[in-house]
Amino acid sequence: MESVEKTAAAGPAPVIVAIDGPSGTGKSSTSKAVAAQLGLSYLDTGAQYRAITWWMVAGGIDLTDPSAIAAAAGKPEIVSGTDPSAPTITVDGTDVAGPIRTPEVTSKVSAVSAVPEVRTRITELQRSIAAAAELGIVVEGRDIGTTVLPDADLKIFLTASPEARAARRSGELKGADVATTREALIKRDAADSSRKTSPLAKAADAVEVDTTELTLQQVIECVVTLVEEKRAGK
Ligand SMILES: Nc1ncnc2c1ncn2[C@@H]1O[C@H](COP(=O)(O)OP(=O)(O)OP(=O)(O)O)[C@@H](O)[C@H]1O
Ligand SMILES: Nc1ccn([C@H]2C[C@H](O)[C@@H](COP(=O)(O)O)O2)c(=O)n1
Repeated sequence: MESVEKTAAAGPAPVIVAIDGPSGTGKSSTSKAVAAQLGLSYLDTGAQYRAITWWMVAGGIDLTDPSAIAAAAGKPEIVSGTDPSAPTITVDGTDVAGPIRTPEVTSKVSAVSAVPEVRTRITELQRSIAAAAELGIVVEGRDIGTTVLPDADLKIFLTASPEARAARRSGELKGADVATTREALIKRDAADSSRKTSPLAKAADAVEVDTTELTLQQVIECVVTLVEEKRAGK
């Protein structure tokens, strides 16, 4: 009896939600909103790969040489803040939230994130952050459901047509040409999907949500419903 009361007082068990998919499908926007609505933590794993890439660019590491990337992979200290209303990312204490979004970092992050030593380091970090989230967490990326958190309670794989994704990104990048943006997205997805270690892939037990014709609000509602159903044991 005592243990039943303790369980009830402790509230629901933490829920782990993995959201994967190609670039521009709405992973970050959806994950942040779902986490905020449900009182969960939020982790942007792409920001971590961008942060280590930024550090290597700033340090002059030769990014055409996988052995140079591997040798440097363990050096920077990357810290992610997991409040969905104000996520943060620092490298060796420096706030890099802005610098990690430059076209230079975006064009180089696939090469850095393909190196196994980088993935091992960042995957360990991601697992420790997820394990520390008391109420649960929404973790978004490319290999969360397949590799990082294969036992996640709920796995979502977001998709959208390249045209829709390019239009969304061009809107964000104020005046960027849609065709050029589309080609850049397709190129990055191809690199992320074809790497040997932990490529971008849909987990066999993931729910696929095609967001092409959905508003962001509709996608958020869809994912919140899926989490609530999972929690209710449906
Ligand atoms: N369903 C939607 N309808 C319209 N716009 C959307 C939708 N989902 C996201 N967006 C917009 O598309 C842009 C890209 O979304 P977001 O950054 O969440 O994608 P992402 O999958 O995390 O991309 P990346 O993997 O490149 O970081 C943002 O401007 C966002 O507001
Ligand atoms: N789990 C992850 C998350 C991201 N990456 C790599 C591949 C992406 O092109 C890059 C940037 O991600 P974004 O900020 O666009 O979501 O990071 C990965 O390999 N694995």
